[in-house]
Amino acid sequence: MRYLEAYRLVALPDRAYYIPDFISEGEEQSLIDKIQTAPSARWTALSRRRLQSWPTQLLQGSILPTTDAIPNWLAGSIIPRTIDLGIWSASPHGRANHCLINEYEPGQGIMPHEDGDVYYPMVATISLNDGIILEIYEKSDDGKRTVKYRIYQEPRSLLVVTDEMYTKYLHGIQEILIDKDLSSDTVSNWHFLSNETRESIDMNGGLLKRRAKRISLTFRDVKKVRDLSKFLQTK
Ligand SMILES: O=C(O)CCC(=O)C(=O)O
Ligand SMILES: [Fe+2]
Repeated sequence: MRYLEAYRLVALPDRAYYIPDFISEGEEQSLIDKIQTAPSARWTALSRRRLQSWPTQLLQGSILPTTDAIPNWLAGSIIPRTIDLGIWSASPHGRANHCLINEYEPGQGIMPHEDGDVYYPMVATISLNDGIILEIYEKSDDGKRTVKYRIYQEPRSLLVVTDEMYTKYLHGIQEILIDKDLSSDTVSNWHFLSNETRESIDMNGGLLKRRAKRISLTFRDVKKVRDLSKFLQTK
């Protein structure tokens, strides 16, 4: 945990961590190639993004119906490194057993939501190909959504969200092409961003254009696992 503490986002409620360059450019490219060449049946198309679920989709939205591991091409080098960070030490299976891959074209996003208690309250997100602003909202009874914090997820970074940041807040990605008003005051992980990213945002007056598709790998530990391979065709 000592290594992880150096990357804590102290401006945020407990707890979130942001590690830039968690994977190499070579790893990033090989993941992108594998994801893009997956059989089309692997993709679930939603109106504003598409996704893949590994090792398979959850049954009734809550049960992982297989004890198969996430395949090696996807998790082989990443999961051991997240275990080394200590983030799964108290989770039911001691590691992530599920990975959701989201793909967003420029201008696509995801509505404010919470990931919920199907999972141990920990999500580890790797970003590929382009960066994106993740927005954090306070839950409110009147349904009003005010952005409380913003995190810029650069390609190849790892974002870890747990505890109250996981349970008490909503997160989402706006369906816009340009993010505005980005600065050290408004971006919670500003000081971890590369010089290049910060300079280009500053030079553009706090604006950031989405240029390319952004892919996220979200690793989680699903609490309920059943081996239903005898009954279900899960592959
Ligand atoms: O793409 C992301 O970084 C967020 C995805 C997300 O919130 C989810 O899959 O639940
Ligand atoms: Fe989410």
